[in-house]
Amino acid sequence: MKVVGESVFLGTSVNIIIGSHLWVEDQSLAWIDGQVTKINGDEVEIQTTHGKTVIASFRNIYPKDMEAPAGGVDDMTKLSYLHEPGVLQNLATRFQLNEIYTYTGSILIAINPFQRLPHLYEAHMMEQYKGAPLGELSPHVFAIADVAFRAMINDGKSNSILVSGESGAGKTETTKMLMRYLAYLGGRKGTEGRTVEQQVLESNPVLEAFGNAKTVRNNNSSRFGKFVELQFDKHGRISGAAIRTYLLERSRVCQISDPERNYHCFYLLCAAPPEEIEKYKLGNPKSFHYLNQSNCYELVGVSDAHDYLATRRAMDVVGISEKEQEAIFRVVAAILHLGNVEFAKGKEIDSSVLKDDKSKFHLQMTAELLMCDLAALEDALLRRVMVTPEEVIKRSLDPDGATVSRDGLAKTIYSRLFDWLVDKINFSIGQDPNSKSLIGVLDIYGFESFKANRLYMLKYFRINTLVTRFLTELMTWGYVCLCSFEQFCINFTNEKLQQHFNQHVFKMEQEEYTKEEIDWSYIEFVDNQDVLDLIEKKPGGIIALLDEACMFPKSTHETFSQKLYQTFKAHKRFVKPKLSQTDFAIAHYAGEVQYQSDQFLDKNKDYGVPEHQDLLSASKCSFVAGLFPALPEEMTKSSSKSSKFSSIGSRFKLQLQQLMETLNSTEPHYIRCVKPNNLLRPAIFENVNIMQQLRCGGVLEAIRISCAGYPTRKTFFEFINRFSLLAPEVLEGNHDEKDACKKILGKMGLTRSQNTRSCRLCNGFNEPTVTDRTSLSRNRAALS
Ligand SMILES: Nc1ncnc2c1ncn2[C@@H]1O[C@H](COP(=O)(O)OP(=O)(O)OP(=O)(O)O)[C@@H](O)[C@H]1O
Repeated sequence: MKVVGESVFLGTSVNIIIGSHLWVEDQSLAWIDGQVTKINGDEVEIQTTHGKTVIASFRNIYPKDMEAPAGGVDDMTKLSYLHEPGVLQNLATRFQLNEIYTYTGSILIAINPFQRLPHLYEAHMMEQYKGAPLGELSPHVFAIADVAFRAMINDGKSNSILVSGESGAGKTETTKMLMRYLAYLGGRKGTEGRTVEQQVLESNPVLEAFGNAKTVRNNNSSRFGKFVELQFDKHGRISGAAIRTYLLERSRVCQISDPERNYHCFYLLCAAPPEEIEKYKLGNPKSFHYLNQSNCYELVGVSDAHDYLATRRAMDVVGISEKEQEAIFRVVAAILHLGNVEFAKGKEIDSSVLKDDKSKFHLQMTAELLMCDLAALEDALLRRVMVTPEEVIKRSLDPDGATVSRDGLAKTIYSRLFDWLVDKINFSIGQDPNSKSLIGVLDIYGFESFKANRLYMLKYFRINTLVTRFLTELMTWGYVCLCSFEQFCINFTNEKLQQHFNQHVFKMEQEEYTKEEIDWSYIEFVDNQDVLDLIEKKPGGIIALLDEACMFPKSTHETFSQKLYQTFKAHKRFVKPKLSQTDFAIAHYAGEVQYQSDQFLDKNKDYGVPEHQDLLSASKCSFVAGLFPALPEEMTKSSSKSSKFSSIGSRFKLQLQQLMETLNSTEPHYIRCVKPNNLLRPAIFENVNIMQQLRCGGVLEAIRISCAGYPTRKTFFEFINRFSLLAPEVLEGNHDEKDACKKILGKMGLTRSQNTRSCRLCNGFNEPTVTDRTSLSRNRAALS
């Protein structure tokens, strides 16, 4: 056959002839395969298997491996061609066979099946994976947990498992499986009473009731990040545990949009037994403002009444007393009543009063349930204390101001309640001060680029509900992007984790090369330190500038944005969008994200309103008063009676820093969860969507790093099997596989110094050219 063109792939020239099977980029399917029908200069004509004729340049095509196993390969590094279409095709093939787990080296990719696959998680599966070396059995979450556990036992070093992915990708479910397996390995059989592992597992339903909600992307979405630390004693038994949570979405308490729900606990309580409903004067969720902003009240296949009782039982297990449980749900009821308090204009300018008798009733219920003084509660909502250098004055709030005050109080009470639950669970489970090693499991929100909220659009664009519904739909599908402060923090987290991931993957590659005595000095990797500096550098990063803006009373989001534009005009990761005077964009590792700055200042301020603090710390209910402990003396003195500013951004940055320190002291393992479709249904594999997630989850980046070295890994035996036909004579009388491989390469004139090229995934990288190489893993020697 005559060679008429060549495609550069992974630094290797791949000969293209009429009839070659290739992958070519496609807008709707990401990649489609086809056969070359014509070659014209730099371009090829391809007849795709979907019946289309496509013209593509040599640079945009990839060879298709026609000898790939029909069922795919369980580790991407076993692919003959490690490239985007190959990766996608392999995942799709396996997904069709319900093989939802696949390795990329030691990283586990988990595709959400959106259907129960009980056979994967039964007890006998746990038994099988116990002690089995990674790669011996099919890829599985149990295998990753087992590796972490063995590494901890054998090396005495702490390990961590980082589970990431977008909302609905299956992080929480994966985390639960990991915990179950670790509890199986490190649990104590036949112990009386509540064991640590039982308490850790039962903390899930409690945290889910208060920290999870139905969103457009997931019916049971965790609205906080979580790091669970399992401590082990010297016998490898779980001896303590700690749960750390990150950035609960506070705004959801007061603001929800159709078809989402507020936190589950509100609906659970509305479905409680009648005597409790009567006690708290509750009723249909439709009668509460904090719930009726959306038309969604029930979840298909979920009974709130059943879950209420299950949550109470789980609370028993984690050590929350009956009395505490009563107080917790009383506070939840109080928040619902508080949300129904409405305000009307008062007689004086810019003042307000309770709107009607209904509002008076709900205010009274709130005061009763929180066991605080009714008049003081009303005062705290309608007036604000102002401190000037000369005097302390009480200023009335207009109805809008009073509503903001009401919502602020509701959010503060709820987030304090959530923190209390986490602390209580930690206290009940107990820490083991003598533990030398731990396994941490991180379940944290993935990179976000297209989340927004309908109310926001209604408020700012004053558009009708139908248009809003349409825009929401577009956002759900990722076509419209309106990101705010929360997404900024989430993406900052992901940048941090991405850096950790890159460094780890790179380090592992280097270690393997060193072990196999391969020169790796030519491999570099792109670091995202510049984005991190842009966000967190002190002074001068975005968070620092935001804090600065928050502390100047005259700052607005416009002045903040102008400051950003000036400071970062030459920064290559910062973009000023053409069509906006206040938005800004950041070129994240996973793509560019545009942020709307208008709520940044407000959301960054963590107002501790002294009136609210005073009111609730004086509550006759010790539980409520305990949620609002008196501030240290010097804080009250220094701020007198003014609102104390503290920055959410800076606090979050500190929390992240601590998390990274913990992670850096452990041996990490990675699980990347992937959501196969936005319909949340089984058996649908959306190529473009999945490609985007692989990019955001750093899977392509890991492959890129791997491509910078030796991406394709074959044993000597496999290599000989595949290529000995090029030089069959080298096998005659030669029983040394390694030597035979060298000779085959020698005969073909392939040495590593020749032919350095760059590949598409590894833009800008110089590639060593060795088409195939021996497996670096599982102690097989390399062809070097
Ligand atoms: N391994 C699995 N087997 C069966 N169903 C699964 C599996 N993983 C996830 N699911 C389904 O997908 C849903 C969403 O998963 P999960 O809540 O774990 O997502 P998540 O990534 O934690 O999302 P969020 O970030 O919104 O909390 C689950 O409620 C469950 O129905």
